Amino acid sequence: MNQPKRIDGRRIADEQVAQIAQRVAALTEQGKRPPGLAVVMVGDNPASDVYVRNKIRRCEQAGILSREHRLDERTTEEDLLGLLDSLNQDPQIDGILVQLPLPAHLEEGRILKRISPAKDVDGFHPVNVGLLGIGDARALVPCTPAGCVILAKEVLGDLTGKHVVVVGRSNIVGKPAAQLFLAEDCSVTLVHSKSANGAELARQADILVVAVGRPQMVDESWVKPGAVVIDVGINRIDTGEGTRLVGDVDYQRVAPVAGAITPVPGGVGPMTIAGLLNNTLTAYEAVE
Ligand SMILES: NC(=O)C1=CN([C@@H]2O[C@H](COP(=O)(O)OP(=O)(O)OC[C@H]3O[C@@H](n4cnc5c(N)ncnc54)[C@H](OP(=O)(O)O)[C@@H]3O)[C@@H](O)[C@H]2O)C=CC1
Ligand SMILES: Nc1nc(=O)c2c([nH]1)NC[C@@H]1CN(c3ccc(C(=O)N[C@@H](CCC(=O)O)C(=O)O)cc3)C=[N+]21
Repeated sequence: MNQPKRIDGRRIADEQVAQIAQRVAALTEQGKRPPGLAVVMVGDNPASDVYVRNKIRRCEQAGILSREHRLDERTTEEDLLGLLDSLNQDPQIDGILVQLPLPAHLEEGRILKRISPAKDVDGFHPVNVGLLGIGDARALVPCTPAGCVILAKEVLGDLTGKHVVVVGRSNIVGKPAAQLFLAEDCSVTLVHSKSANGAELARQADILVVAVGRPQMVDESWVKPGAVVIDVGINRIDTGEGTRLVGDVDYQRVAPVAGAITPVPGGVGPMTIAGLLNNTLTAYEAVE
């Protein structure tokens, strides 16, 4: 196989956004309204700022209307739920995303449930989680795990029979990643903080997906030679002279062993945003 080691998520995301832009242009040329995405942020979160900035830029590139709702840190649950009700009713808005994590006084479960499943472009509503679990094609699928599958396919093509080890079992990355790889006919192992032998399990992976939120935790002792390594982590670390983004994988140590590996930045992150635009267009197409 003559594949470059570094999987270029930014290039693949660029291609996807260009395709979405063409589809949106075809709609607006027919005089139809553009798809619309609303992002709701409560309080200031520097880590989320980058994401929201990139999302707005990408929406512009794709011709998708984007609206930002920045609410005060002390916003009440009642006010936030009221905003979601009005966005659920808004005919210009096809996708709603509530930026996580939320301040502690807001109950995440109650808030995510209030988003209409048809506009839930994160795929976090229990209805979409359930549809994904039973393999129903109508599910809006979480963007980051969907990006992981696309990147793995970019390297390996068909994934049938591959052993995937997912490190991390969060509702937003690990668990839906496991479901999506299962739907690709992979065998899936989940590793988490209570696993007795995480590195040993990980070394059995053909595809290793890492989403733990611990900077550079995974080193070469977790990786079978030739494995495809997908690093979901986005961690800002202090280098002494400023800060820098690193993944949950130690790229320098793992790259020589891996068959292919995603960088941070420029790997999974851009794919998440492309997935979000894709879900917004899918939600639009279901109503228009
Ligand atoms: N690229 C992108 O677009 C996105 C990136 N991210 C990034 O991905 C990372 C993970 O995010 P998220 O899933 O939300 O994180 P969470 O904190 O919600 O979950 C972390 C998971 O890692 C597990 N874990 C923690 N320590 C270990 C360990 N030593 N060994 C094995 N498993 C461990 C936890 O296990 P347990 O359940 O037992 O506690 C938990 O399941 C973060 O860096 C985040 O910034 C997140 C979303 C999108
Ligand atoms: N409801 C909700 N849905 C999310 O999907 C969600 C969320 N909340 N909260 C925060 C996390 C994190 N996340 C990122 C997405 C893209 C980049 C991204 O674009 N990264 C680029 C640029 C990074 C940079 O330059 O700083 C890259 O990795 O190359 C980063 C992080 C989505 N999340």
